[in-house]
Amino acid sequence: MKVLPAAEYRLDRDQTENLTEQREAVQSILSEVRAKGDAAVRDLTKRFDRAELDDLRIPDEMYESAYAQVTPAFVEALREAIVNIRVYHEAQKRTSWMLPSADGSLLGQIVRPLKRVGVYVPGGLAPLPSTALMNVIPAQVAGVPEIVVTTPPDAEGRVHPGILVALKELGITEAYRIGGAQAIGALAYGTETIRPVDKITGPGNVYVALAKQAVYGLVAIDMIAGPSDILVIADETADPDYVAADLLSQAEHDPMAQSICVTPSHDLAMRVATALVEQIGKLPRREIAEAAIRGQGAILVTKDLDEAVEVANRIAPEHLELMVAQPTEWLGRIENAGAIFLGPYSTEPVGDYFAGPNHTLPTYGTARFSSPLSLDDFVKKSSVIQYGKQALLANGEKIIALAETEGLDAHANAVRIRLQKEGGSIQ
Ligand SMILES: NC(=O)c1ccc[n+]([C@@H]2O[C@H](COP(=O)([O-])OP(=O)(O)OC[C@H]3O[C@@H](n4cnc5c(N)ncnc54)[C@H](O)[C@@H]3O)[C@@H](O)[C@H]2O)c1
Ligand SMILES: N[C@H](CO)Cc1c[nH]c[nH+]1
Ligand SMILES: [Zn+2]
Repeated sequence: MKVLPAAEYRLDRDQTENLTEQREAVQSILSEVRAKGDAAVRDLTKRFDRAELDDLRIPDEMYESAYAQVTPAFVEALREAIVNIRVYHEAQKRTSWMLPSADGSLLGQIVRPLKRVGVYVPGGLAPLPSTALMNVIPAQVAGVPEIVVTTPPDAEGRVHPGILVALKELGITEAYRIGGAQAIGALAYGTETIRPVDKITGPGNVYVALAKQAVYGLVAIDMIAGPSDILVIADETADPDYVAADLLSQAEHDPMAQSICVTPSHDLAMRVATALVEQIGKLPRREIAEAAIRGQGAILVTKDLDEAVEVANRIAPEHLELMVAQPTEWLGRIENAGAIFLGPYSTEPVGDYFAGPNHTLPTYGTARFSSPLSLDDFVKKSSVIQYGKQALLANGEKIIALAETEGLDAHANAVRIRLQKEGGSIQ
């Protein structure tokens, strides 16, 4: 892993990545799904997942056999994680509100759940039951009445048992074994089997991401979550084995994942580099992690912790770990990060799986302006305005002045006609 002074580091993630080929492939997949519905989804699933499906819906017997294929420890941990994630998201609940005024007007906001949401659970590089939890639970807490899940099948049409158990534990009753851009098309346009949704959430590979981007407008989407990334700020008190392990936890996700350590201690930098070499060799997903570390990994040496924080804010990581002597003292200085992990025991996977906060986070530096997936993604708001006669008579002329300046006479007239009819008769 390269060790270099922070001043020499250039953020070299290609923001203008040329995806013309994939974009064209996605457009053609979406057009097929739109035109031919289920038949197209079946053909595309055969082409990309090598699965021949009669029924797009996950058959009931598949759930029944799934429990026998996972460990009791998995089921127990999953149930506890579900509780933790639910409790955390309950705290994000918003309520409708009304603001009465002395002049009798009433202003407010009504918060309502979305009606039908589609959740994409990735299944290509790694099946991710935890991602099902992180998307379904906030939708449930928000009160979304219809939650439909899609996830890709293997060549035999099977879905990973961990995902099936997660769906069963979450009480999901509508789930389809389809993935990629064809799943996004089916959710957005609808097919004979799948009714269209209002919003699609969940991460996925480049085909999924581009398809979500393409259908945005017809339906809402959560975000375009790219490959995972992590940045660890460490001082001389940090354990290099812990830092290396945490950098690798995200590197194993994707060859395009980004793992960066920033430290004012040159000695720690060298020890992290050594620990990383030791640990990476033992990983089953070594090839993916090595590609990520070679491509995007770096250990940056700064003059002090202040500069380390500056670098972190510039990179705006998805996950930021503060492995320093006094992590809470630095917390207020972190401006851009999807999730912040404090101290040596808050290792990133605590957040990925169990603690409660959502693991669907802004990647690729978008933490500068985006937030983690939350209850807000599953509700919509309507403003409420009730003006009585008194309020309109008191403010009508001001509204007319504003409308006339915009040259919108019909707007002005809608107010004026009431002032003329009602003027002087305030009760
Ligand atoms: N940021 C986050 O919160 C977060 C969380 C979990 C996962 N992720 C990311 O999600 C991604 C998951 O990707 P994945 O590939 O493992 O699973 P995936 O389910 O997104 O993609 C698999 C599907 O892609 C389609 N596909 C594959 N090759 C294709 C081709 N050549 N043309 C058209 N379609 C094709 C297939 O239909 C297949 O079903 C990873 O990059 C991972 O890092 C991000
Ligand atoms: N770290 C990923 C989000 O960037 C989420 C995840 C799922 N499973 C393990 N990790
Ligand atoms: Zn992860």
